This record gives sequence, C-alpha cells and structure tokens, in this order.
Amino acid sequence: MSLPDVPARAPRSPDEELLGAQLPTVRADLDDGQRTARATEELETGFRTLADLGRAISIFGSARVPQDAPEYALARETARRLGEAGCAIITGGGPGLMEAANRGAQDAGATSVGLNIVLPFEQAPNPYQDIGLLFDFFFTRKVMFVRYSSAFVVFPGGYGTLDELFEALVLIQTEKIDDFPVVLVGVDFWSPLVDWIRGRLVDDALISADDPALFVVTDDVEEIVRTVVHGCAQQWALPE
Ligand SMILES: C/C(=C\CNc1ncnc2c1ncn2[C@@H]1O[C@H](COP(=O)(O)O)[C@@H](O)[C@H]1O)CO
Repeated sequence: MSLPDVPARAPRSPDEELLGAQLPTVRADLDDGQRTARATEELETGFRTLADLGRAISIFGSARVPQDAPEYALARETARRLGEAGCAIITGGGPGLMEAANRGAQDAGATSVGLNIVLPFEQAPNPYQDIGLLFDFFFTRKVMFVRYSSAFVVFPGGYGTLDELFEALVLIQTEKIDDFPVVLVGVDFWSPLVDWIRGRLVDDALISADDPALFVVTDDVEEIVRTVVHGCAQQWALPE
C-alpha cells in the first residue's frame, strides 16, 4: 500500500517529534540516534543535578486548583510539615497544587524542586523553586520523581496526577520498588476511585485482594507525615 502524499507539519513538541516519527503527517526532524541522545541528556542532567538531594518526597496534584482553594492550603501545609521533618519536596513545577507544595517547602526552608515540563502551550514555572529542571519528555521526568523521592503524596488532580499515581502503584505492585508509601490526600475526592478499585478491580480478580493496601487515603496531615516519614526511614535505614 502506498503512503498518502500529504505535507508533513512541524512537530509541536519533542514528544511529538519522537512519538509521531513513523507518521507521514509529522515531520521527522531527528534520527533515532539524535532522539536517544536527547533523552539521555535529560536523564544525565537530572541525575547530576539531584544526586545530593537527600531525602525527598514527591507531591502531585492538579495544575488547575486556584490559590484560594482549601486543597491549595492543605498542599502547602503538607509540604511545609514534610520540609520541617527534613525532606526536600519535589513537584512538577507548574501552577496549582504543584505551586502550593513548592511554596510550602520554602516556608519550611526545605529544598524545593520543580521538575518542569515543556508543553506546547505557554506555561511559566511557579516561582517557589530552589532547583528547577526543565524536561522535554514526560518519561525521563518520571524517572526523577521515583528515583529521588521516598514517597508520593497525591492530591486531587486530573489525568497528569492519575498518571503519576498509577505509575507508582504499578512499580510497587510489580516489586520494582518497595517500602514506598503512596498517600492519597482527600477522602471525599478519592473514595469513588477506591470503591471502583475494590469493587471492580479486586472483585473481577484484575488485581490482588491486598493491592488496595498499596496506598493510604487520608485528610489528616499528621497521618500523611507519619506514613511518609516511616517510609523514608525504611528506605534510608534510619532509626524512627
Ligand atoms: C494543563 C495546565 C497546565 C499544565 N502544566 C503543568 N506543568 C507541570 N506539570 C504538569 C502540568 N500539567 C500536568 N502536569 C503533571 O501532571 C500533574 C498535574 O496534572 P493534572 O492533569 O492537572 O492533574 C502534575 O503533578 C504534574 O507533574 C493548565 O491548566
């Protein structure tokens, strides 16, 4: 079958240049060696920059929550408390709950890290970052969240937040990582998903009966800090 003769448009992002490289409709600007080099460079820069970060927690949540929302205040307070407990805070560096968490880290004088992502639309990094890295690729950035943190604290969010949550759960379930707390903050927000996980995924035998125990759901900052600090101590072989 011959390919249609259509004009190839410029890729809108490095992701599209990579992921659309087989398509006649997206112009291929690089060869595979150059694409590999681009991803490798992101990994190397991340590894070099974060090598001495020490204990850190990743906090995730919606890019769209405004500053006056209760979730913003809770994310800020959670990050502050985790910062006071001696942890650096890592976020996606964007607006909304990412900004709240970076801000809370700085409130505590803890190191505040933003793993910013280049997006096809205009987007400024939030101004509360001590270390800001800029990634073209989501997949290289995701390596940093897991490698450099000892737990994920996940606030309400959309596709991006769910992607980050489920990545961690798959890594734990498949024993790629262990002693890695995942805390879902917001009982009201997360309960329908948790009910579906139990009532559908467990009942249909798509996950094991004990897989829902891979995460904790709470609204309580004390419980978040306790759960996360315990996981950190296990990973870093620290006394509690
Ligand atoms: C969509 C909008 C802004 C997007 N800006 C982002 N900047 C940095 N990181 C982002 C952004 N969007 C998603 N992420 C990652 O996913 C999580 C939030 O996604 P959600 O879909 O909003 O839940 C977050 O933790 C980031 O790592 C303007 O509205």
